[in-house]
Amino acid sequence: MSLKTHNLGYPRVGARRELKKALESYWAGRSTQQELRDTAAALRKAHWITQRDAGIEWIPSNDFSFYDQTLDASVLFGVVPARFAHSPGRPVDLDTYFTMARGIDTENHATAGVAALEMTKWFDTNYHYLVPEFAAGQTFALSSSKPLEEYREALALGIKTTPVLLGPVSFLMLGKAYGENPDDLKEMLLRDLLPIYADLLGQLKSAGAEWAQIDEPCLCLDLTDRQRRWYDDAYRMLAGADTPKLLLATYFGELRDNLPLACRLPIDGLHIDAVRAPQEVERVCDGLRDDVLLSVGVVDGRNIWRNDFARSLDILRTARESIGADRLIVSPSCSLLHSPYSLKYEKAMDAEIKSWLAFAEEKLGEVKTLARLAGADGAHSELDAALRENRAMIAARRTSARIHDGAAQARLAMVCEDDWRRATPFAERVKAQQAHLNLPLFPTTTIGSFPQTAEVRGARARFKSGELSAEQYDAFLEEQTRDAVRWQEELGVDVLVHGEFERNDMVEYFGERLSGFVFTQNGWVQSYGSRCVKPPVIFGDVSRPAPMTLRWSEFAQSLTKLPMKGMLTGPITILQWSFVRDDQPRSVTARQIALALRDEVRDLEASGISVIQIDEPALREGLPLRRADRDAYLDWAVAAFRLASSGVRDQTQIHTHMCYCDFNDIIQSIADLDADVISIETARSQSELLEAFAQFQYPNDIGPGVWDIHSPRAPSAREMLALLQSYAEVVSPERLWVNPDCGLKTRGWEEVRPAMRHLIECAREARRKWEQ
Ligand SMILES: CN1c2c(nc(N)[nH]c2=O)NC[C@@H]1CNc1ccc(C(=O)N[C@@H](CCC(=O)N[C@@H](CCC(=O)N[C@@H](CCC(=O)O)C(=O)O)C(=O)O)C(=O)O)cc1
Ligand SMILES: N[C@@H](CCS)C(=O)O
Ligand SMILES: [Zn+2]
Repeated sequence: MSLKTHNLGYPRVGARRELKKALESYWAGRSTQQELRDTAAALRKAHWITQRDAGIEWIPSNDFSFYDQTLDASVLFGVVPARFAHSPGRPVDLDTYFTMARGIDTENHATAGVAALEMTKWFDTNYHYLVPEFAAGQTFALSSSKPLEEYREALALGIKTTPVLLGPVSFLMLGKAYGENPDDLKEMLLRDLLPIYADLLGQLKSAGAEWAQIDEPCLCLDLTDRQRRWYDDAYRMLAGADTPKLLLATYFGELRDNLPLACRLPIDGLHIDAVRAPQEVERVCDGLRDDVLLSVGVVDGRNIWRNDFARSLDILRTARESIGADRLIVSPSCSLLHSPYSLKYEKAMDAEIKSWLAFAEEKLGEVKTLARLAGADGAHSELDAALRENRAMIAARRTSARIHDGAAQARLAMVCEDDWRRATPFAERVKAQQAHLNLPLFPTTTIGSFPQTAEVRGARARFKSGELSAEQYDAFLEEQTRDAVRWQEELGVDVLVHGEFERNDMVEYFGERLSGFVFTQNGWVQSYGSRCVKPPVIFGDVSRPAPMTLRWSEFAQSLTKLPMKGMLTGPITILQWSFVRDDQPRSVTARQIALALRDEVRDLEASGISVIQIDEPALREGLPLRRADRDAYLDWAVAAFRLASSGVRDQTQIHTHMCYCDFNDIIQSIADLDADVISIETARSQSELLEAFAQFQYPNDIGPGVWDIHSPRAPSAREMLALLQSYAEVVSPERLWVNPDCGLKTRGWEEVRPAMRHLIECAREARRKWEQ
């Protein structure tokens, strides 16, 4: 007998990124909405069939999204801010949906620009969601029939799915409510929202849905007593309504003090993340009512290593003994959205390493095999063989010579006290840097990348396919870099960048050049909207066989007398945006990466680069979800950055850059990095960051972005100046830099050129004002 099987969500961008291409083509006006919808339907069909053929019983629907599942929830319940000019109660059309996601550019439209919803990190992943905005007089109304349509679409294919909805409490908690006490408003809103959920669930039941999966990942966060009461109230109310059976899904962490709450909710099934919280399975089994099913997520949805069957079977057998096979379901730990599609597309990967990996499709197979293994009552030759093969693979990986690098380990053991800090404090270093760099007040710079145009990506694709020789590709990159340097000089930028034209991605590029990493050909994972990343895989000890960035920084510096910034990705960001090894603490891997970067920093310095930026946009994202775990993480994360950055002379100026997050709660750790300059995203959540600065006097130089590059709307010089002035009220003008809030790779030159002109104008105007 096999245990039951469940999947929480499947990647949706397409194994060949079909959705990305269809979206971008539709946005560019090159294809019709019907063509986009057809692509989406074909993907959903393929995904449902893959899951059915893998033997999954609880197959999700409504896990597809044209952009983001949280935006889908906002649209579903009619949470459309007034600026999108939508009539409440009417269905939200696809173009309004995309405007909420992307905003409207003033310059290209007769109408005024419209700011997109704020985008932020989805828990501790590299996926970004669009933040629901709840207004004071917020009303709710079902404004989309997507969950019903997708349920029926699958049914027409003969597949009975489990519709997935973001749960009401997590939906409210992940959103922004304005006012003195946002939780007061949220509490009121919950009461109004629940009948709409009940209505929708009733419609799904009428359409034939037996189960609905309700995602409540916020159950893995620190909750106040009041928020816990919201859970009790919400699920008591839904239990009284005519709904399908509810399978409540928690993931991304331990339940800890929310465990009794999760167990007492009046639901029909509970999913828990048994990868992040294996030790809680027994307690959950003990705490659940006798009629509640338990979906145990033993297959890691956040990493790519093949499952250790022996370990998972221990967990599943314990659960089986406790609650019985009838109530037990096997599943991945969370949605497979965060996994690449399939290993079958990896034609070039080292065979030994490939044999250690499982992507989404292979993970479905693991779920099924584990369900059969844990459900079996006696010997079964096919299952025994699967178990033996798995045991052999785990042992081979553990002992493989590929993983261990004695030199990298020895180097780490030799790190001494002085390696963790700069030789002199900032107040002294800054004088040496100013004497060397001679920068004006409000120095201008950019964050590193310039537009990765179709031409740039196309040239790289042709180089990879052999159509362009190494010499031709190199000459192409030189030309791009030369043009970018000349343009910055003409514009009047103070600290230049080379443009990062040679990089496919800020993490993958480094992964390709470090030992201990392997990269994929097609391991795409959605990051936001149509944008994807191919996270490298860290399988072993890390070291740097040769300089990684020197060639392009040296070349760019040779073209100008102005300072050229060396551009590196920091150890925590490389760690966080890669699939990491699970056989040693993340802190050790971070230190190994830091040492490789330290060598790169020193090489850059030795070759005459006197400003070096080490990007750490993922520092905040790596923060554990629970407050109790945060200090330990911040200690080793800050130490890794310092190890990478501190081996330089006083006059060498270290920059760092952060984006995509609220930084207020880690501002002390940001200061502890002791970077001479930080450029930071502020444009979308400006007032909160300013508040944090008002409370915490950030000691070193800071470049709070004056241009939100994620919005296609480029601000005028006057708007930028207004922002800069508001920063100057809380940060000393001598400490302020003027820059965009992130790299410009996702923008086009037609946007970058005018916006950068405005930015330079803004800095000049500010200098005139302050120097008077
Ligand atoms: C800054 N951010 C990053 C995050 N994570 C990263 N790993 N990297 C980041 O930069 N997280 C937070 C933020 C926001 N996230 C992103 C994520 C992704 C992008 C982005 O622009 N992605 C590109 C893909 C980038 C890439 O790897 N490009 C490759 C392959 C290009 C390609 O598609 N080639 C085509 C052929 C092209 C042609 O012929 O014209 C193909 O293979 O089919 C490369 O450049 O070589 C994306 O498009 O999704 C931005 C922010
Ligand atoms: N240097 C990178 C940072 C992005 S977070 C860039 O400019 O794209
Ligand atoms: Zn950035």
